[in-house]
Amino acid sequence: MPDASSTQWQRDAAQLPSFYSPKTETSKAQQNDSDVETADLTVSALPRNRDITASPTNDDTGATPSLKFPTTPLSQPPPESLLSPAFTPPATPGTVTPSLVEPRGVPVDSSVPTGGCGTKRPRLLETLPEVECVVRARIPTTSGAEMFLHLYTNNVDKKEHLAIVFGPNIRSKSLDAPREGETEMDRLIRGAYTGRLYPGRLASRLDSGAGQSRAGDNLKSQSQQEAEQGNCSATPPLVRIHSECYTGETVWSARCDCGEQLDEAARLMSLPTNTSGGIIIYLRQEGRGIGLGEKLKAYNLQDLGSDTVEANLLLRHPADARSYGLATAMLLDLGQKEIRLLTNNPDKIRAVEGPNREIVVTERVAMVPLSWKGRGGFRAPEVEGYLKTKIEKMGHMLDLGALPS
Ligand SMILES: Nc1nc2c(ncn2[C@@H]2O[C@H](COP(=O)(O)OP(=O)(O)OP(=O)(O)O)[C@@H](O)[C@H]2O)c(=O)[nH]1
Repeated sequence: MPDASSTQWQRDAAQLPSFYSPKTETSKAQQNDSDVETADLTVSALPRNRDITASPTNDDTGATPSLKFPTTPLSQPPPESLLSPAFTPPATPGTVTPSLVEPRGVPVDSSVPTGGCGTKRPRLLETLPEVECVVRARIPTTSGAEMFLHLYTNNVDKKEHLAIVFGPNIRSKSLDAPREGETEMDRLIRGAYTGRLYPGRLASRLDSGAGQSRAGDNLKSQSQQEAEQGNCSATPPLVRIHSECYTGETVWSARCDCGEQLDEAARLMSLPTNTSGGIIIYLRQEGRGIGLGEKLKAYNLQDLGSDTVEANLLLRHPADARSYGLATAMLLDLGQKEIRLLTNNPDKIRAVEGPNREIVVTERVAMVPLSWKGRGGFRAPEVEGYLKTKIEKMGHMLDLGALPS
């Protein structure tokens, strides 16, 4: 018999979509019926001691590897049993893991069923959350690339969601908007300046006072002024919507490829050939929205034999409790209407586009594990089980055939 609060939660939850809910009461969350029906709760042992036999490519560019099927002659397509459920013939745009060497995406169009965005239609709330970029700062990185970290607040949760911005032409409208009573120093300190900071700088805009700029800044001033009028590149920026993963990003976990994906997204966005800039929206929805504590319990269940979906369901959480409305709102604040999205997850494409397609994903760029491409990365039975479950149960658009057997 449910208690009063869970009944209230269920009533609230009925109003909320599986993607794009503004608040996630994950500890009380219950899986929806479809999750239960599709879950196989039998114990499944992870394969051990796998040997990768896929031929490596020498692709240095990252996004679009040539995957080889070790047990299948190259002249023949891989057997159907090796294909992910979302793999369809190449005539359908966006549904194939690209096999070209250059880093490029495949066109997608969520407005048509064959547009490469899967078949699910996430229910989205009618209005987007409100977001405000309260501060940004330049971060020189250990790779030599530079990015601007934007910290956002919002009207639906108390978390500090982030946008990691690569390239000089992407600016936050809410950050640049003047605040009542603020001084130029206030603007400099919260990062609402153009060009670069340097000791002694007093004005937030480069053109706002003679003698304020230094040699070199005037050159930047031109591009910054263009940037203020919008992204001047014709190609949409590369975007990654990344959900927080303490284990994969901070404590070197080999249970998932989250850390590698974050690094690879940053690398692709920093490439000199990427002139359209890049944005990593870093959402604080740890453990696909269930939080770190619950994810650690899920890991123990995984060690007891469940896969990642089963473990969530056994803990009475949805298989995926995330939402993407904040990402949509942050991208709009950053002036984006069209993006190229780095993902294998078709649900993310529709969800980030927003309830009225406020944003359009024009291309999907696959995130293929580096070890599958022979370009480093890491191998572990745990991450292989994690990826296999994503393909088999969550509809991720990766070729299962590339997983070593
Ligand atoms: N509940 C749960 N969450 C996990 C597990 N492993 C990783 N995660 C979380 O999954 C999220 C990462 O998913 P993403 O990298 O966004 O992947 P995705 O949306 O599934 O698909 P891509 O965009 O293709 O990478 C992070 O929040 C991780 O903490 C797990 O075993 N259980």
